[in-house]
Amino acid sequence: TCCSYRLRDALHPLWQSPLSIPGGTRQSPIDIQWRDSIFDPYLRPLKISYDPDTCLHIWNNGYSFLVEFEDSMDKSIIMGGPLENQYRLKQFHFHWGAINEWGSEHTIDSRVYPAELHLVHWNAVKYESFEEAVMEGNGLAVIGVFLKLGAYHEGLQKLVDALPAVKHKDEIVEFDTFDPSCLLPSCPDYWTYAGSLTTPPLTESVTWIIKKKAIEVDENQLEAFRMLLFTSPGEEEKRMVDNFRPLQPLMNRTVRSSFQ
Ligand SMILES: NS(=O)(=O)c1ccc(C(=O)NCc2c(F)c(F)c(F)c(F)c2F)cc1
Ligand SMILES: [Zn+2]
Repeated sequence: TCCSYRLRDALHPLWQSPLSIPGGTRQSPIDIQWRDSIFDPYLRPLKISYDPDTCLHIWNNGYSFLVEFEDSMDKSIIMGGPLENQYRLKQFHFHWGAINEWGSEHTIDSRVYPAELHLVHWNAVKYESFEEAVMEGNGLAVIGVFLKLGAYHEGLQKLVDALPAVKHKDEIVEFDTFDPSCLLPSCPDYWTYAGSLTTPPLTESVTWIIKKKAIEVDENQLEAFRMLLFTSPGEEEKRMVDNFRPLQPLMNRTVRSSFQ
């Protein structure tokens, strides 16, 4: 029931979120029940074109580590799929667990993955800035990609090698060219639903696009995420792990699939 989720949400150690979330009818993450998702033949293929030269820096913001992109022009964009407009890439980041048994935010038929990548885009056709778009129902589009334990991931390694430089909260390091499309699975299949940011302010502004296929990364690469810290230099060290929000109720929402 709604009060239990609010209580569960408010009690979760990581998110000092307010007891009641404004609106609270389209919160994320959710468990995606494959059999309840509806194939929508009108969903178009997702068109993704990222310019590696728009990559700016990688930084530890005390919740996750994020790679930020130059978003003053339409250089790294996505369109199509469930989207009415073109959205600009702002940043990508990850959520992961202390061990491989958990870590993702979304789940598929209750299956949890060790980590989840979020590529965050904003509707630059309708809004002037990311800050403005964050407050609007159609303001953001986030692509979610599950990470599973398996083969070494060549493309991810460049990120992993930069992590020691951003071990502590607020550390930042310049990151030259990086093309995040190397982190996407080749399979075009996805689910999509209307949701929210999974960290405060939890605004209900996200069109979620969750890729059906996971990418494989190896144990050493996952362990590299876990050596990051939530804490600033000089503070008592707290390992950056379990930075995922608990599952939220589906309420009156349908999850659509781009595949049969
Ligand atoms: N896990 S996720 O759902 O993909 C997610 C994506 C982006 C953000 C974010 O940008 N937060 C900082 C942030 C805000 F939360 C704002 F409300 C705002 F206006 C910002 F400019 C801003 F950077 C938080 C969660
Ligand atoms: Zn996220």
